[in-house]
Amino acid sequence: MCGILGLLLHNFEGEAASEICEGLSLLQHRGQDACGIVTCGAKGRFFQCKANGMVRDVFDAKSLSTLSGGMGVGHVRYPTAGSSAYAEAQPFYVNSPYGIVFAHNGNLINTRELKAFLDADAHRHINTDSDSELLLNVFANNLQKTGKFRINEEDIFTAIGGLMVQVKGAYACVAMLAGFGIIAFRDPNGIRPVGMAARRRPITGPTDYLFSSESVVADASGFSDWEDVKPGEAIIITRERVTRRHLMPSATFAPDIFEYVYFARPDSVLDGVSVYRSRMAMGEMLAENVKRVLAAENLEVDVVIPVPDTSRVAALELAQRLKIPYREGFVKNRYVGRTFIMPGQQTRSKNVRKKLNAMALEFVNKAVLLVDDSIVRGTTSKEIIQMAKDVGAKKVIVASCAPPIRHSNVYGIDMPSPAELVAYGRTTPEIAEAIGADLVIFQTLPDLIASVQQFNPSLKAFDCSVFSGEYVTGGVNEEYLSRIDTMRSENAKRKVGSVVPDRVEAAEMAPGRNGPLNGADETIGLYNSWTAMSPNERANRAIVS
Ligand SMILES: O=P(O)(O)OC[C@H]1O[C@H](OP(=O)(O)OP(=O)(O)O)[C@H](O)[C@@H]1O
Ligand SMILES: NC(=O)CC[C@H](N)C(=O)O
Ligand SMILES: [Mg+2]
Repeated sequence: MCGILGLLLHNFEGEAASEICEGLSLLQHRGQDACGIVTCGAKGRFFQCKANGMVRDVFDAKSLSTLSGGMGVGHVRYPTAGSSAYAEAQPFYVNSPYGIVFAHNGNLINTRELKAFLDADAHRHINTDSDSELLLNVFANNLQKTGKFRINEEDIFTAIGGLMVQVKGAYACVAMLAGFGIIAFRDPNGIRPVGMAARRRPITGPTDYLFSSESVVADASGFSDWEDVKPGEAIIITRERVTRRHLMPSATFAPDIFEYVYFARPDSVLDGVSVYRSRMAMGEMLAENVKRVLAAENLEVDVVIPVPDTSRVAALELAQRLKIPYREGFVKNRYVGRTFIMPGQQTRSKNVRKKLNAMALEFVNKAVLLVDDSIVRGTTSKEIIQMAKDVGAKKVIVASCAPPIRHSNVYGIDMPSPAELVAYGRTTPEIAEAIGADLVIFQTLPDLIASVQQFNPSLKAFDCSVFSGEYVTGGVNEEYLSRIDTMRSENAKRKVGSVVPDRVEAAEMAPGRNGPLNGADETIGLYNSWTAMSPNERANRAIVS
């Protein structure tokens, strides 16, 4: 999952970069590997700063001051294609036609065909393994076809409409055309989120516009009138006007339900559903299931303990429903980020221990019910169950707000290989055994869907592929799944900095590390010179201009 952001200030000479940076820090939970900002100055020049690392490590006052202009695009990255190499950090830039900057959240499934098309037909050079670079080049190629000296909104809609026919998969995108404006569009199934908001100062005065993956950015920056970009819709914002068009209105709208389970911030509202409320509902629904299973097993629990952070909202609701005390038995180190989206199994496991500490007094001689939002690889559950037992828990039962995850994700979550998933090929008792729990209780899929859908009944479908194995875009078959599985594990072997390498140690992936690792076969970003600059200088350099 990545976070995308676009900002257009009414003042051409304004400083968009610092606001984009603040916005990206609010989207940090969507991607911790790399981040970047590109702004456009008054003369139509782009200024760029991007690097591996978290927002707080990549940007400082000095680097932001080099990013001139009242319009810009930002990105936080969690890689799902290619590698976590610096060269694949976004936003991406192509100079032709018109000067385009591009940020993408999602994952494409017909990259092989797109690559062949871009090579053989469009004659466009692709420099990385990133699917987002392909997407940008399809867009650029379609714009090029207009053959115009200056383009208008109609041309852009035509280009995006063509892209929506060519490209398969999940994509929520924000783009910027030099000296023209910012653009957002969303795939026809609306799998990944993106919305828009406006800010008038004073109320009737000139307007600033924002595109963002999540509404929390709008709330925190004084924007209002949040509106989701509709599936298959494109919105173009220039200083003169806002223009929008449904380019593919007929596909099934199926936002990814995992956004509500885990990815999005609780204080965001996605497609009309408060993430917070949906998590409360997940807790309520799960409580009923827990009650049934405990009665059937003739078991009692003394205390409900959430697995911080994401499960807290649901766990509290569940505890209240069951009238069992809720206790914060695990204390979270606020300086350790999300472990699931860290690269490399070793790094993830180590960081669960660094992130969570069990307070013995809440566990000693108790039958504890640990509540988590999801069990994916089982990394977190294995570690925390052991921790609970180490500090004296008598019995450890685990309840998950999501059903067992047994299928690959191909739409922007890094779960390429079912073999990595702890529920794959296992029954519920076998999962309990694998993670060391006395019992595991899962939410059912209908209950999970109801937890979200009740707040917006117009949402008739969701992407639930990781639970059901049904892929809403079509085009995902056994051959494809085994191909991405092999490709990703080959990548892991071939490249340091790739998405799933066990050998990428925490130290190597330290925040702010933005150079290639020793001996690594890593593509170097085109617009950067590694050797002459220190990491800080690199991050501080306005690169494209
Ligand atoms: O079974 P796993 O592969 O471990 O994945 C699932 C766990 O990972 C996530 O936590 P994470 O630490 O990423 O973030 P959080 O602090 O938002 O809960 C999620 O909330 C689960 O706790
Ligand atoms: N998680 C995402 O949205 C990733 C975007 C894109 N597929 C990349 O790997 O950079
Ligand atoms: Mg968690």
